[in-house]
Amino acid sequence: MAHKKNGEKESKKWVLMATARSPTNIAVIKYWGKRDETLILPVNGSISVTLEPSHLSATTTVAVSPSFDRDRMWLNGKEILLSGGRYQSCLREIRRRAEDVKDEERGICIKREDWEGLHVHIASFNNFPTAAGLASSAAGFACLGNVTLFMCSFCPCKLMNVKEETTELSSIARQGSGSACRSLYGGFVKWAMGNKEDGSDSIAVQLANETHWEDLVILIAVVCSRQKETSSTTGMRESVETSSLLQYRSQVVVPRRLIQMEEAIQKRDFPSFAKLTCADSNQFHSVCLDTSPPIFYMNDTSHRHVQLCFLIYCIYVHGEIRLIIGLVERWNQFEGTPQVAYTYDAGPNAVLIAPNRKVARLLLQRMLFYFPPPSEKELDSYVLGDTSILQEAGLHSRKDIEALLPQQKLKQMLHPKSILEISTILYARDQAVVQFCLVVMIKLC
Ligand SMILES: Nc1ncnc2c1ncn2[C@@H]1O[C@H](COP(=O)(O)OP(=O)(O)OP(=O)(O)O)[C@@H](O)[C@H]1O
Ligand SMILES: C[C@@](O)(CCOP(=O)(O)OP(=O)(O)O)CC(=O)O
Repeated sequence: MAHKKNGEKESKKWVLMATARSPTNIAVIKYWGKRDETLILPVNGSISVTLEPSHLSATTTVAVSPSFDRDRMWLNGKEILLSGGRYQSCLREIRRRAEDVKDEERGICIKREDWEGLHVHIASFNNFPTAAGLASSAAGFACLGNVTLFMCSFCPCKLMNVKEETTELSSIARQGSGSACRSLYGGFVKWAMGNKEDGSDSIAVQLANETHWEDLVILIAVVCSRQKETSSTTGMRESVETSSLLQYRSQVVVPRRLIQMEEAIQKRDFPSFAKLTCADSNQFHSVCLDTSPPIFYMNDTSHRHVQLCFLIYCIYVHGEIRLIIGLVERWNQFEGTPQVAYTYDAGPNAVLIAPNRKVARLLLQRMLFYFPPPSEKELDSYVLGDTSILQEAGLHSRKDIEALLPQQKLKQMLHPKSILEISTILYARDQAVVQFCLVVMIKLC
């Protein structure tokens, strides 16, 4: 055990702590389905973009002390059970790799073999909605999704002085939550599905670092921050069991898309990147619909709000999801080449990617025109994150938004087929019932 100069009683008093912050990531080629539930091995590879941690990240502190009698964890201030297999796998893997730790100043010396008998207390906070389909569990189980269990493994690693390469760490994180393994790197990351039964080749690798495609701007429309009804883990299990589309997707479609996406990223080819991103998000949600019973992640919000009796709100939220996709699709179609990409994880929140600040300004103007802040909300609590684009777009107050006119080009896009949809949006705008926040992030982590 740890040895302190003042004897056994004193030695019970020490506490060692370490804190780490981890970003979330958003998949542009989605991971959906496991071939091994325990080791968390996917049925296909995936590619993601790691987000700037100041806006979407999990911060985890781990403490270890001989006075702790069991492992405990608090998530966003609330104690949660650590008995789940994933948390246990992570802690076991980390303890297995732990090494001697010496803190001479405080007289602490922990031998390798001592770690088995020591307990940890873990406290983690997400600076964004938990389990709402935003983090790919990556930042929190990622963080979002879970991406978050990765935190549990990362922190203790630091604390236990684990001398592992990042690839090893990514394998530990993966066993917490699949998407979490991609959050160990910035920039663009690929999680290779691997073929080995023990999962040793199912690891994340960085495709391009955070400076490779700096012009990209990511804007997240938070339609709903409530916890979704079907977790990603349950949802993908049901898809594997029942969806034949998933089999086709994982065996035929994704392998091809991974190659095309890697190429698009290397060449900074935004049109190809956008086409692949939108198509893959749409196919992922089609797989969810092809699951029995079907999973409606994009509609989840409406079900919850009906239960909570926010009926009007839910109707418009329900509408928005399709409207955001419609808005982007029409814009892209009108320009003849993709201007903006959209992607949705297992939830209704839209992740929109613009190729540069100029397009991002236009996108923000359009979004705010169609979905202005509700009357009781000020602009600075409606648009969060790096708001410099807001300033560049000349949007300083509610008045500036009210003065926005639909851009000329958008007017021209109003051919008869889309009139109905646009007038629904305008109706929503007039009613001011649409409430959601925009998070603008301009730098990839
Ligand atoms: N900071 C965190 N530390 C540890 N575990 C976390 C953390 N944040 C979230 N989790 C775990 O992840 C679960 C949420 O995962 P889930 O996959 O359902 O949602 P998500 O990650 O927000 O969405 P998605 O994976 O679709 O992006 C939580 O219930 C919790 O168990
Ligand atoms: C839709 C997704 O966000 C699914 C993420 O799933 P999780 O990583 O949360 O699942 P588990 O491995 O069961 O924890 C797509 C993605 O991030 O690739």
